[in-house]
Amino acid sequence: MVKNTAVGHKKFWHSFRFASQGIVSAFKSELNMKVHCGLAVVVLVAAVVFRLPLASWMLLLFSITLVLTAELLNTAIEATVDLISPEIHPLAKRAKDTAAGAVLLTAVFAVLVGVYVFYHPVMDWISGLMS
Ligand SMILES: Nc1ncnc2c1ncn2[C@@H]1O[C@H](COP(=O)(O)OP(=O)(O)OP(=O)(O)O)[C@@H](O)[C@H]1O
Repeated sequence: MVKNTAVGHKKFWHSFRFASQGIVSAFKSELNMKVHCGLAVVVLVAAVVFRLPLASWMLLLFSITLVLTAELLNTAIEATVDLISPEIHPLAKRAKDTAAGAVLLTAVFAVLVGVYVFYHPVMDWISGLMS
């Protein structure tokens, strides 16, 4: 394990590398992170296939970023709680459950955005198949 002792622009690039390592480590260790990333790829491919307008792309990218950010913060909180309180404690439970609740909220928002941006294109595609 290395601490960021660099200065100036080197410090910036070291911070960038550590942050990237955090994202990769969360992806490798958290099943939920893999599921969210997989769903994000599916949704973005569907956005290409249905030729969604720019505004819909922005909404999708915003909700994907929101969910992944919440998942990263949830992972950070879980790791911190496990470090500080490996034993069972009501506050440890509250911290983990609250962080998980934040992920759930962002996921519900992402589903609503998905329904909003895909509803008409999918309905048009289905009615095109029927006619
Ligand atoms: N130290 C603890 N004290 C009390 N309750 C805990 C503690 N650790 C975990 N829990 C309870 O168990 C649940 C699951 O915790 P865990 O650490 O396994 O995370 P998780 O839900 O498996 O998260 P993920 O699947 O994202 O890794 C928590 O939401 C909490 O309710």
